[in-house]
Amino acid sequence: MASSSVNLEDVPSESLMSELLRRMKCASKPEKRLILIGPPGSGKGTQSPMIKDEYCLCHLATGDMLRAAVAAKTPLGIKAKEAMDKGELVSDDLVVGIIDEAMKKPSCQKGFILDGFPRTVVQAQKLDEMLEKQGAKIDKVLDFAIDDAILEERITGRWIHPASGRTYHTKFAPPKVPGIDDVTGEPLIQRKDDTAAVLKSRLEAFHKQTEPVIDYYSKKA
Ligand SMILES: Nc1ncnc2c1ncn2[C@@H]1O[C@H](COP(=O)(O)OP(=O)(O)O)[C@@H](O)[C@H]1O
Repeated sequence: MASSSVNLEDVPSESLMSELLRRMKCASKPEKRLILIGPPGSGKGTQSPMIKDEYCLCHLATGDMLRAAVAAKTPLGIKAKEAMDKGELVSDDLVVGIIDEAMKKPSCQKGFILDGFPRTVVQAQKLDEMLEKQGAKIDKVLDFAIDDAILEERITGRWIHPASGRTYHTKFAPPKVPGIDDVTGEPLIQRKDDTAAVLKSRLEAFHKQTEPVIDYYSKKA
């Protein structure tokens, strides 16, 4: 296996040191399980990396996982692609399966940030069942409330560096060189569903299917 054959002498001292410092910082952090809910373009993906680093959590974004599956043409990706292209939700069973699997990763030991999940009340109920089995519970649900009118400009100007998840915007946060990631120099992409037309369906799905999830958690609190 690749991971067991790594020779520590080949790892630069700076990387070793920063990993050690991270582990020491993280050892004293309490467990935390967070859910971010908000429409497309509300800032969930921008805030997640900062919260993740501060609290030593893993960032589980179902949209990112599904896009990776579509790109790799896995059976899951093939099933999910049509709904995603139309801005509709993928079936509950598919996404519950990927979250169940992802939560077992060692990087989720201190807890997780769920970004884009649960997106239906059924998904929220299934999540509760999964957590109950582990004797765990959700600590906080953050509601990224924002007016629909602001979102179109944010979404249609968005550019993404797929490997890191870094996002840019042609007007609000342009990269140093258009179409190029500031850090790696790699090309940026635009998401296929980041068009005004598909955004309309995504917002419709949000209001109809995801807003009830906010009520679900308000009633539980
Ligand atoms: N929890 C989920 N349930 C169903 N479909 C999902 C879920 N998460 C992501 N998807 C699918 O992936 C697409 C992109 O999701 P995401 O990257 O979270 O987008 P957004 O920017 O709209 O919040 C959605 O439009 C939907 O088709």
